[in-house]
Amino acid sequence: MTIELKWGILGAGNISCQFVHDLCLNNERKDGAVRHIITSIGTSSSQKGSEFIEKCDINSKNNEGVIPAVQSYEDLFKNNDVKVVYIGTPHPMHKSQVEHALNSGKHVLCEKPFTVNKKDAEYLVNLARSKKLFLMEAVWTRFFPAIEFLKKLLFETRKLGTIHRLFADFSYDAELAKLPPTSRLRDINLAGGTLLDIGIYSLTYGRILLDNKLGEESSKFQVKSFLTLDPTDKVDYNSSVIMKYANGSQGILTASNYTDGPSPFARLECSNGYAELFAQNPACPEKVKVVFKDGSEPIVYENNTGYNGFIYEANAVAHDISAGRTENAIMPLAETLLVMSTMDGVRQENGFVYPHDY
Ligand SMILES: NC(=O)C1=CN([C@@H]2O[C@H](COP(=O)(O)OP(=O)(O)OC[C@H]3O[C@@H](n4cnc5c(N)ncnc54)[C@H](OP(=O)(O)O)[C@@H]3O)[C@@H](O)[C@H]2O)C=CC1
Ligand SMILES: O=C1OC[C@@H](O)[C@H](O)[C@H]1O
Repeated sequence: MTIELKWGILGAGNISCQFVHDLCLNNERKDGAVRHIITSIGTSSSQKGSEFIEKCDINSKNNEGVIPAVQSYEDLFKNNDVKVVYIGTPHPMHKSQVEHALNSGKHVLCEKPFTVNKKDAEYLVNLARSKKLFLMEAVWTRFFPAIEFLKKLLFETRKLGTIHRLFADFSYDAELAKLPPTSRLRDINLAGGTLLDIGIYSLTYGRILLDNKLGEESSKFQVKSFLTLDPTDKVDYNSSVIMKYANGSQGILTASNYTDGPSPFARLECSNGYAELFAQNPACPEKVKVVFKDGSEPIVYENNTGYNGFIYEANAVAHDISAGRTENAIMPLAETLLVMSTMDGVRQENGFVYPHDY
């Protein structure tokens, strides 16, 4: 049976374009059981919306015969042809936009970080639950086939034995001096800095590779951390977090916008060997290499599909909504709250407050 899902895309920017690429490619290839139809682009400027449709190559052939409407945010929320809203705007906008979407009766997939702090995340989780609408933070990394492969090896076949330690780094030289102070990476009013933007992925690896449980069920862990706050921008451009689980395993989870990161970007050390993760962008794990201490043949898992990688979470959302589920089992809301509260804790440990926290 084919599942059809009608999307409204909020914010005609960078990540929205990468997201819609995968929806359109999926339709063009007639891959799998889901057809994603983009019915509306919500944007601050109709010119931007039209340029978005052209630049991101949304056309009637790859969008099930539909050319999306270009609308104001307000009109997108009122549009009966929108069933789920994808929110691809800077972090501090997420709270009011998710709220507005839910109050308009829409399901929501919201980009990471879900909100700036746990307090705001809790508010939205309670709202979605009270309205019985689907809500998920778009932590696409968790849905990649490479992660499914690795988790099976770690937690089902247990071929790597006991997990001892994880190094995971998401760093890239953002050439900050060349960016305007109003850039979302730099501006404290746009919740700039590394922890919320890319450190969240390093923390995500600490959550998915060191623990097989989620949210309220998760294994207990403690955190110690350092953030380096930039003297001019007053946001964090180096973030180092150590996560120690009750069983003794540790995650050394780092992020930086001052410098490029290593390859492999992650190394997981276990009693029977180790796994290394490779990617251009550590948010989308493309390749995993598993090496065993006993000399048996290493396993290399690679998945080159032509998708950016957003299709995995988008399909998961479509299956959930069509089945009437209001949360996703891989990225449930309790896990979002756990990660948000971990990031709150790191910021508190380092005296780093955003204006949105008050
Ligand atoms: N999953 C992933 O790999 C990635 C996720 N992200 C997340 O997506 C979100 C958006 O990032 P990105 O696409 O890079 O951002 P952009 O800077 O490209 O902005 C996206 C859109 O948000 C709106 N917007 C931008 N700046 C402002 C502002 N100052 N005030 C109000 N609205 C604004 C604009 O929408 P309009 O069209 O209405 O003008 C813009 O097109 C972030 O939360 C980020 O964390 C980002 C990159 C990768
Ligand atoms: O989510 C992200 O992943 C890729 C980064 O370049 C970007 O800044 C961030 O938002």
